Parts: sequence; structure tokens; C-alpha cells
Amino acid sequence: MDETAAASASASAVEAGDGNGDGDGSETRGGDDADPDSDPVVSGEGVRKSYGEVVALDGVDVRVESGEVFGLIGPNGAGKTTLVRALTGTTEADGDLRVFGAPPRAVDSQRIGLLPQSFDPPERLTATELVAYYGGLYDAARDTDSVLRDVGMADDANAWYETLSGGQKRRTCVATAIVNDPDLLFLDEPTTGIDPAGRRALHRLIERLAGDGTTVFLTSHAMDEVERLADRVALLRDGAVVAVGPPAELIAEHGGEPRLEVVVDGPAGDEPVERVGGAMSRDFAVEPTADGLRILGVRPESIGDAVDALDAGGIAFESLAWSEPSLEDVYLRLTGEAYSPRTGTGGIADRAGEDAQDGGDR
Ligand SMILES: Nc1ncnc2c1ncn2[C@@H]1O[C@H](COP(=O)(O)OP(=O)(O)OP(=O)(O)O)[C@@H](O)[C@H]1O
Repeated sequence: MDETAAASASASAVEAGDGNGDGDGSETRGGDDADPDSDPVVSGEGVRKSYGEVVALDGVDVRVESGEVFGLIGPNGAGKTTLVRALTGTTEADGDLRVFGAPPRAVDSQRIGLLPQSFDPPERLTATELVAYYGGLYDAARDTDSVLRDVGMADDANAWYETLSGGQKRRTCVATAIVNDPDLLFLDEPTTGIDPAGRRALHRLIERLAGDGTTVFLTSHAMDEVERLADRVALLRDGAVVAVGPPAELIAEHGGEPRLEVVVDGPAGDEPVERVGGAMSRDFAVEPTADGLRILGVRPESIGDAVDALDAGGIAFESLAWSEPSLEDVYLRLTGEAYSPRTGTGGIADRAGEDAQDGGDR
């Protein structure tokens, strides 16, 4: 069954159930006002799922509070979509899964919005017809035009789905996920294929929905997007959560050092790295990049020392760019995809390795 059919099947299965799913509709909305002792909107304990020999989820624990934007990140094949499918009842999984306190398939579908990762709606429908069709699945749906305006599709509302660009198709699919004004919205890679302006518009929409109290469960490979939007982030690796927390905390714990990126005027490689490493008077580490090198541990006040080391090492450079660590660094470190510095005195390589190892306990 493809994702579209699965999503519809889930909606049908839910509608065929008792409809109240133990959720009494009294959950509070709004992250700031959320009571930390109240029941989570989403909870999973020891969630496991295998496809034959492939273990997609290997004992995942997850908890999402009312009004949160919860980000789920991880490499291809880590299990993100499988977790979304388990929590939306579009696939069976072992473990204790609860959404609004009920098993996923018993939750009132009116309360859940789902944008699956792959979504192939009928092509010979206009965007308006498609959103109206999905709206028709619910007792109370939003006005189609206003939903299409929300996703920036008002101007192309009467174009056939098959004639839309990839980004316009994705926006239309987002519209189908919010047409029921859900309390809990699952967005599985919502901005894939959407251009920068469209991404920004979608970010603003997610922020607005969250501001109005919608709980959002977001998976994405765009780390800037997750860092901006998510109140908390979980990093999934090989079917297990290896780190979870607010982006700022994860960055502080795992993001590494602020760094100076140096584009060298001449060949990159080990030689400039070794020359700079040898000229260091401070506890900086140096690692190679495609077009130069990166000096780790450089704070704004010590940029001058780093430049002195470049000069002392005889390195001519085209540009310097200083940056703080980001969620992308957390991702690269905890998935083991970060560069390891080869020279320098800071011992960053060891610390990165420890982080990646320790991550399994968090
Ligand atoms: N229907 C399926 N049948 C067999 N194996 C599957 C199926 N769905 C997922 N898998 C496998 O389960 C593992 C987790 O896949 P999943 O799609 O959940 O990962 P993901 O983190 O969402 O990846 P991506 O970032 O590429 O979307 C992968 O090894 C994948 O090949």
C-alpha cells in the first residue's frame, strides 16, 4: 500500500472506530501554557518495527507535549518515516504507542493531520478539488480557499495537479494535511522540493499553526529548518533515539566549537593544515576542508590569534568566515559523519568520537 492509500486507510480505519479514542478533547493547546505534568499528546515507549530482517525501529522512546513543535532528524534509513507511520497508525509496530492517550488507530481522525513523505494524489484534479476532496473526509473542514492561501497556492488553485511544479505539488499536499484544522500535525519532510521563498512561507505557516496551539511533529533533513522551528529535537540513528532536547541544548552539548572557515589562496589539503597547526600558539584544532581548512575553538575575541597563526604558517587566504556551531554540527557528530581533525592541539577529534559513542545513552 502506498503512503497515500495508507493515510486514507488510516483515516477510514479511525472513522470506522468509536471515534472518541479515549481522547476527551480537553487537552490544553499552546506550548507556553502546557502543563509539564499533563499527558503528552504523543508518547511511544519501546517502539519496535522490523521489515523482515531489517530493524527499522529498535526500541524508540518518544514524548511530545501539547503545543510543541517536535523535530525528528536522522540519516536516510534511520527510521523516521517508520516512526511517523507507527504513530499515525498507518503501519503496525510493537511497543506502547499513544496519541491523545489512545492507540494511534483509535484516535479521531479529525484531530490528526498527516503529510506523508510520499504522496501521489490523483493528477487530474485541480488543487482546489483535491483539497476539497480531503476536506470532505472530515465532519468539519476548513474553507478550501483559505487553506490554499495558507500554503501559497491561491494563484494556482485551478491548475491540474499534474501541471504543478514539484514545489507547488508539495504545498498542495500540505494543504490536504491541514484542511481538517488538526490538533496534531505530522509533517514528513514537508519542504522537500520547495524553493527558498516557499520554504520560508511554509515555516511561517508552521510557526503560526504552532502559535495557535497545534502540536507539530516534523521530520526534515533541513537542519536549519528544524533548528528554527522545533522546540525539541530527537536524533534517530539506526532505529534508536541517540539524543533529544531543545536545539540550543543539543548544540551546546554536541555541537562542538565555534570555528573559522578559511578558503586558502592555493592548493588545499594536508600541507596548509599542518603548517597552520605547527604555527598555533593556542589551543585550536585544525581540520582540512574542500577548499582550505577549518580552525576550531575560535571565539570572536580570538580571531586575531587565528589569523596570526595563518600568517605564521605562511598561508595566503581568499576568505575567512566565522560561525557558531549549529544543529547540523550536532547531526554530523552524532551520526559519525563529521570530519575528524588531523592536526592541531585541541583534541577535538577525540571529543567528537566520545560524543558519538555516548549518544546512545541519551
Ligand atoms: N515498506 C518497507 N519494506 C521494507 N523495508 C522498509 C519499508 N519501509 C522502510 N523500510 C526500511 O526500514 C528502514 C527505515 O526506513 P525509513 O523510511 O523509516 O527511514 P527514514 O529515516 O524515514 O529514511 P529517509 O530519510 O530516507 O526518508 C530502512 O532500512 C528502510 O529500507
